[in-house]
Amino acid sequence: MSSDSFDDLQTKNVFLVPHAVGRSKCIAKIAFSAGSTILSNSSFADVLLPSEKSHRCDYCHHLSGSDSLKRCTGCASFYYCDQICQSMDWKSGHRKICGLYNSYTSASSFQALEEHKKMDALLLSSLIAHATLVDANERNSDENTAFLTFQALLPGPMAASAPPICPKHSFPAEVIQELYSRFENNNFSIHSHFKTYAHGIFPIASRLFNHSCMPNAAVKFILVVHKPVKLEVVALRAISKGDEICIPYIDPALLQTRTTIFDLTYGFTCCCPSCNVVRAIGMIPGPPKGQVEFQAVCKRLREFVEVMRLSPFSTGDDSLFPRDLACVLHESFISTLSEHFSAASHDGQYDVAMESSKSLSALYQLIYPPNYPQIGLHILEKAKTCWNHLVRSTHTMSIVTELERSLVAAREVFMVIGLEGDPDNGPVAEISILSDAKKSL
Ligand SMILES: C[S@@+](CC[C@H](N)C(=O)[O-])C[C@H]1O[C@@H](n2cnc3c(N)ncnc32)[C@H](O)[C@@H]1O
Repeated sequence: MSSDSFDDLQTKNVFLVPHAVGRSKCIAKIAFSAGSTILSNSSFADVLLPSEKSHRCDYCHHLSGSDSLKRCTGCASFYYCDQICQSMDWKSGHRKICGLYNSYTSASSFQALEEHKKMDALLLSSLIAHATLVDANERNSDENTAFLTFQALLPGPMAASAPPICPKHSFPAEVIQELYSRFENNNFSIHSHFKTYAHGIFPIASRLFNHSCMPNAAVKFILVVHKPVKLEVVALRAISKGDEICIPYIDPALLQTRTTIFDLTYGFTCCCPSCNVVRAIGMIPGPPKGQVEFQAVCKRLREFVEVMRLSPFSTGDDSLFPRDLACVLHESFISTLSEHFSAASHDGQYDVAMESSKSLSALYQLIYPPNYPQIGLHILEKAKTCWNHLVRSTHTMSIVTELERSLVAAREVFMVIGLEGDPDNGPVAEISILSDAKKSL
């Protein structure tokens, strides 16, 4: 079986066809409604960020107090929910790492690496440990297909040399280098409630999905005790049979820096409608320095978005984007608006916070696809601002109405994305808590 064959990667949902420059692209075989799961793929290898170590199980990523996790008695550096997770991790690769881990991580060759390279080194170690244990005789096993698929992924544009790795193995140095050359443009940041906590390898998802800055799908992660973390690709909106399915590799709001990231990290030029508009606009001016001028631009932005039928960034028609609004695409415009909103919300300046929130929502509507998580996260922040104002100072019907509206709108976005990440404390849980609390008003 060749892992590079399109047929092997066909599922009942999708198939691959050639892409002009990116080898292949993923096409919907059936129609998907918003919120449906297109692909579900278990992690082949993953590694927790150093800040998460001892807080999460190294096998299933369950978040737990360090007191309740059990340390591996061999290396004392890996933590597990219980014996089930420990035994699963042992079989899937830890036994190749355990005895060598502490001398490996304390060696000067590892210590001298930059932080991101340390993560790469640990992930590469985990990949090799797991691959070593994949039974080569089981040619048709899912694990073997996953490993062969990873080996056959497109290499990234930079040829950085592979970092030192932990497990003893029989792979030739060229193979290790080949595997490492797939890291930058294929690996995933694993997140819970949209905050990265680990890095991982999900070969089938990597092989299938290209990037778009106006994606029709997005990636989320499912955590189940005693199971490896699962990546799911979810439709953000209705997708018709025959449509290309794309996910965002990076936050589409990086309107200025994304071209360089695609070029250096992924080795392609993005030709999505959003990038075509940004290219047509050319030089993006900085936002006005004066408060009055900044507010005037915000007002213009809100007026434009209110009457806009479809975002020019989703149609690619740059003639519909007023050039006097070009400065809203400057990355410092979003950060300034977010800071205005957070500061006003924190200081209890309700009206000011709501003004900034309206402008931020308008900007998100312009640059993000519908149901993009950042849209929901902001609406939830707005709901919290309403709630804080109601309990701390003024209680008016208009604020209660705004709170209700925001909770409904935030819930709509997160219903599409569905449950993800840690079972507790996420946006969905926060929406429920606020909805319940609202009843006591
Ligand atoms: C995760 S892989 C995606 C699968 C890839 N198309 C393949 O055939 O293996 C990432 C690589 O795909 C290519 N790619 C992804 N999105 C692209 C796009 N929008 N345009 C051109 N190439 C793209 C780039 O070479 C990138 O480094």
